[in-house]
Amino acid sequence: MSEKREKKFTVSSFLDSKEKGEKITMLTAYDYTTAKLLDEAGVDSILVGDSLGMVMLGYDSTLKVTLEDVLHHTKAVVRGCNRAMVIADMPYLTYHISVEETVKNAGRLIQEGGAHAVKLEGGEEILPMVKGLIRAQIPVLGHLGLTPQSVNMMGGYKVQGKSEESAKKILRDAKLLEEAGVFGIVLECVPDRLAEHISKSLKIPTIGIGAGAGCDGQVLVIQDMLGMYSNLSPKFVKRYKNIGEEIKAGVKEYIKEVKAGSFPEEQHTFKISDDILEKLY
Ligand SMILES: Nc1nc(=O)c2c([nH]1)NC[C@@H]1CN(c3ccc(C(=O)N[C@@H](CCC(=O)O)C(=O)O)cc3)CN21
Ligand SMILES: CC(C)C(=O)C(=O)O
Ligand SMILES: [Mg+2]
Repeated sequence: MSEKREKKFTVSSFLDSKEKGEKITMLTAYDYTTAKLLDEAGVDSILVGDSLGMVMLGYDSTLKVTLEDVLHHTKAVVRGCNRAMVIADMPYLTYHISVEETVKNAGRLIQEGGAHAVKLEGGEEILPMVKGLIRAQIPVLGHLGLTPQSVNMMGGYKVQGKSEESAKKILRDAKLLEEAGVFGIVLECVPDRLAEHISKSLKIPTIGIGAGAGCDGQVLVIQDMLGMYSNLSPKFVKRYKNIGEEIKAGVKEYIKEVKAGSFPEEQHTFKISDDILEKLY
């Protein structure tokens, strides 16, 4: 019951946290069970990232992820959350065509999915969409630096903002997004001192992933930090646990016991009375 009364983390908590100098914690989750664990552990916000295409669906990029995919996983995550704020990633091509389509698509993530906010990759190019969403009362989280939906344009998952030109563009985009009214910006794979400078130049918080300790918060993909997904091993991932090995060890033990006939034991079985059994013979 006491958990029910805990103050929810909202859009205004993002700004309050930055003002108080309290770091914001964010992790991805794609299902009810995981979301409930993260919420109970006290994470501030949960991102239903389009990285679900890679870790949940086995694609080799995020480009194949659809609005229906994110909607499906968002519904599950929202059911598992009590305090955490749920942010849904807008998939590739759901906010690139027109403001009208963008608002309709984001509106479904909010109205049908129950997300509290959406995240879009990009700066100046997508400003009209960002402004359209905010006009429609949909809170927006920005995402700059390494934007995985641009993998084909970037020529791979590479650190962004190392040159003067690209560092200036990221800073300018961050300021444009802030002016447009986003409540925060994810900075992915940018040099730490650039991310720190951007964070100090903004009133809204930055959430870093591979962007150093100068950001106002941090985000990681849950399967990466728990050691469950090994197709990628970006430098920014810290493995807090090795759940992948734990799962394999548990499954191997189960296989061994079933093969040996040592599972199930008495305590795992149900009984029938002798007289009823007699009637079957
Ligand atoms: N499981 C998972 N975790 C993620 O963090 C993630 C996804 N999936 N899918 C979408 C994108 C892809 N991401 C990636 C993938 C690889 C690198 C990577 O290997 N980067 C190099 C940088 C090389 C350089 O430019 O110096 C690295 O060494 O970390 C970074 C981000 C982040 N996102
Ligand atoms: C890594 C985060 C920022 C993301 O966009 C995702 O998980 O899709
Ligand atoms: Mg994403």
